[in-house]
Amino acid sequence: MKILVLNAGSSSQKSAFYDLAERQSDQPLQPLWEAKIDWTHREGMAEIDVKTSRGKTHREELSARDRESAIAAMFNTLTSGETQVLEDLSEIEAVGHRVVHGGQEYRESVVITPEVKAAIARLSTFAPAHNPANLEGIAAIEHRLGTVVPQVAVFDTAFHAQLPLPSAVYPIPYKWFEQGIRKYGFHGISHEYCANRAAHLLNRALTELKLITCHLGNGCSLAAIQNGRSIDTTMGFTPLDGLMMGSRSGSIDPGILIHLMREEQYSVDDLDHLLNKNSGLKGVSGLSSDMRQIQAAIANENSSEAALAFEIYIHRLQAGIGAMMATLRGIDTLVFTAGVGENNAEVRSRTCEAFRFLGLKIDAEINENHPINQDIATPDSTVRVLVIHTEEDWAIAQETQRICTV
Ligand SMILES: Nc1ncnc2c1ncn2[C@@H]1O[C@H](COP(=O)(O)OP(=O)(O)O)[C@@H](O)[C@H]1O
Ligand SMILES: CC(=O)OP(=O)(O)O
Ligand SMILES: [Mg+2]
Repeated sequence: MKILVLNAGSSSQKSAFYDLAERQSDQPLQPLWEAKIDWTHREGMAEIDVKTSRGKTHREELSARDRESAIAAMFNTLTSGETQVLEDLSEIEAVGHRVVHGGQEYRESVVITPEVKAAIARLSTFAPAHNPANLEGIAAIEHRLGTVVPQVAVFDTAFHAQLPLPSAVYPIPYKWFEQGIRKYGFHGISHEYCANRAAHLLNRALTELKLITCHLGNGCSLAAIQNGRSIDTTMGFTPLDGLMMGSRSGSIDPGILIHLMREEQYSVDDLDHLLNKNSGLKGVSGLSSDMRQIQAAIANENSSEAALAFEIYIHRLQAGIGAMMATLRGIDTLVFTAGVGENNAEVRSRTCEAFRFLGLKIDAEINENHPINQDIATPDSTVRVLVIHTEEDWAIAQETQRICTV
């Protein structure tokens, strides 16, 4: 089955094209074509980066702020130029979308219908940086391929749908929970993929592992996984809760919001913007939401603001992992994944330092040099520590095929 995957983020649009008929082993299939549109690169511009499994690449910059025209340009690279892998877009048999918020209604992947689109739109208020982008991606496909090609929504909330009540219910009036104000959790596609991959790499049954997965990208979250299920996670009602992130605050005392609204006349939109876009690494450092830039500012400019931002990030990550260990009553395996988790040896080693007292030890050389899809713990470590390349797109492609063939 030929499947296109769209993974829309707040500031980027990743896409991948797979021919699932080509799969020959139990390893994740590599996409024949993959593309990323990045809007953060230069003000008012979209940068499109394309690569194929045959080593062809293409880069172009467009003065396109809107997703629709950038997606159109990206699609052109599927059917023309050096990166062409299809004669015509009509060869695509199904499209899978990562949809960030599925709310209470959607606990499993579904074929997208007008009703599903209406629900994604309704839930946009809970994930304003993500759900509208998903809808634009769905519309762009309909525009080109019509409604004959099935589109499937794979929800980032689904993996956490069975959180035990003490984790899912906030200590606020209970009727709010009945109105849907509860912990949903996000990055579920990645947490679930990494849990399965960890079991595979360790040659253990997933059901016998107590896992903590650390998804550290622009958005960051932890999941505590037992019996293959998420039993706790750090993101909540929205993707703003929990760990410190690139530009999101993570958990802060809600009293701060009350104070700012009452004493400083902050509006709802001011707070939304400040907490989602201007907090986290960016807010503390005053420099950037990108961990590479934070570390460059520490190394090259001796920036004390960047150094503090880094220390808060580590402190909160260590504390979050400690909390997940308590929920799990232990830990067998710690997993690092996503942009920072996969690429940043210092974040991994600093995080692990806190758990030396448990006998968790990592091998400095493997951590620095060969971490991807490896166990970076020393042989005598009491906890396995894996770095896993998350393959959200591959997971979405498999799920899309499953839904389209049932
Ligand atoms: N090759 C790399 N080396 C170091 N850090 C990286 C690398 N690639 C990405 N990152 C870091 O990962 C973060 C972005 O993660 P990513 O998973 O790509 O985010 P998202 O999918 O949420 O957009 C940034 O802070 C960036 O600094
Ligand atoms: C849910 C979420 O935070 O996603 P991302 O990390 O892609 O922004
Ligand atoms: Mg991501």
